[in-house]
Amino acid sequence: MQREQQRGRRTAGTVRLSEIFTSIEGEGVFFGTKTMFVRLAGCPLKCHWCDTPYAIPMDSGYAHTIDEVKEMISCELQENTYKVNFTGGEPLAQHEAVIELAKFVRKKGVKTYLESACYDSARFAKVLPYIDICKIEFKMKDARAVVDDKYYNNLLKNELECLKIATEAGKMPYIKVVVTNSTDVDEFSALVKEVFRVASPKNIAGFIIQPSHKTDEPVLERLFAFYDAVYPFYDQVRVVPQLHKIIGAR
Ligand SMILES: Nc1nc2[nH]cc(C(=O)O)c2c(=O)[nH]1
Ligand code: SF4
Ligand SMILES: [Mg+2]
Repeated sequence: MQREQQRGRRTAGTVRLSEIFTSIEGEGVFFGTKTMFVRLAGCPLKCHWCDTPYAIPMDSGYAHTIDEVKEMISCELQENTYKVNFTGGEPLAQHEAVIELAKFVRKKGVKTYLESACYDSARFAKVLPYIDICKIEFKMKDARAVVDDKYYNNLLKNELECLKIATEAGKMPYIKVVVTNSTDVDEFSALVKEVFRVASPKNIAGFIIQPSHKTDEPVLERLFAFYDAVYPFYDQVRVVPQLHKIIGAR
């Protein structure tokens, strides 16, 4: 099929893919591991600091059949790959495709990982049984992921529900929050209280504070303020920048 014809199509049994590549995991508690990234195209959110804006439009990337993507994964798979990271865009926007592809990856003996903004807890619950390692991301208001407070409250509700679902399933998720110099410390502290109301520290694998990169970067004093808000609840909190940006990897 011609590339131009594939653009804009999103039909059952197909997946819109932005890119597949292997790199060093640059985020979260598994940073430094050789990882294959399967970037699905399309995201319903619009974080102003998004580092993959090309994957936000729902009609970005190209449509492929699931079998084509399985073949691409097989070709891309390098030895000693620690995990396959389903990212985006937003992988839950195509959750059925992620389930099929995650099953396939597991059959190859490689771990599956979900890099989601957790905007839809019902979809998250459907995908989770096929995911070995998961991260629960919380967006602060200054990310401007959604248009107004009504949508923000709904997003937060879904994120907290995903955290509950993942911990109750014994998945030992870790938490990640991207902060900028404009992130409100009181809002962050209130979020931390909510997080530890839902999850016990013994049921999470980490709490990552990720400083924004090249956009309104937080100064050290601000990072201390975020760190200090988490530490009394969870002393395994870490401030971890994006490693791939530092080493110049994809
Ligand atoms: N190296 C590398 N690590 C990553 N971790 C999460 C990524 C993402 O775009 O979701 C990403 C990415 O794009 N590259
Ligand atoms: S949720 Fe992720 S992919 Fe979507 S806009 Fe935000 S950073 Fe970009
Ligand atoms: Mg990303």
